[in-house]
Amino acid sequence: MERRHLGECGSTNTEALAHLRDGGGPLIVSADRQTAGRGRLGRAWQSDQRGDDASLTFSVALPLPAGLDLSGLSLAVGCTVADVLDPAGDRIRLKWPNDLFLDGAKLGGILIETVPLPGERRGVVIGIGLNLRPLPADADRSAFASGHAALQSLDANATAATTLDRLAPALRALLADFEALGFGPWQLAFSRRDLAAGRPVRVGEQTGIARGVSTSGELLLDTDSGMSIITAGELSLRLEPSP
Ligand SMILES: O=C(O)CCCC[C@@H]1SC[C@@H]2NC(=O)N[C@@H]21
Repeated sequence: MERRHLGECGSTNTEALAHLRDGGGPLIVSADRQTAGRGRLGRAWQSDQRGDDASLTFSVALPLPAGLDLSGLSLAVGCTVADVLDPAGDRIRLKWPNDLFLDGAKLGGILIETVPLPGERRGVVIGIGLNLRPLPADADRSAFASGHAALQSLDANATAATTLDRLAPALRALLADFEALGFGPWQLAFSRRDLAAGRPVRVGEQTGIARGVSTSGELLLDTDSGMSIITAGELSLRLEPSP
């Protein structure tokens, strides 16, 4: 897959979407710095600006068949990233639908965006942001609502380049498998790293016990009024009323 590295850009997802709109093929675009990185639900993605190797930000761009069901793709991507970075499987957990946690704090996130393409194709962009370097002890952590974990706590030698080199082939293989098989084969893998499983959680107005995900990657929430199947939303592991 073609790779492009930028010193600075607004968002690697924006670059990848523009590439697909312009008729481009599969591409991985990474950047040292993003000036307008974005996360899910319209939030900004704050990556560490202390220079190279403080964080890794990149996007995978791929034209796919328009009819392909993308349900569960962010979970399958999370499983793949976690398996590459933590093959022993005991440190990185996944919080439905798109967060990576290391030792209980947020290590990174995944943002999937799509763009209609001519013919029977749809452009799919998978954006991934990972913290590499731990924050200094006196850093202001208020911007990190889910805490801040860094990959170098797991692998002291992790750099942006080496981490991307490890992830790129695994993500390429995942996308080929996902195109052929959908999310089903990752349901078990997700359950092994599911941060919320068996815990009381809130999603929007609903509270209950998280019971894993369906074969399409929907969250199964055991509520007082029965099992609720949730396709999208923000999962909170705390039960205080939402702000
Ligand atoms: O946690 C989230 O809400 C998802 C964060 C995704 C951040 C990555 S960084 C690379 C790519 N470019 C962006 O603007 N966002 C994604």
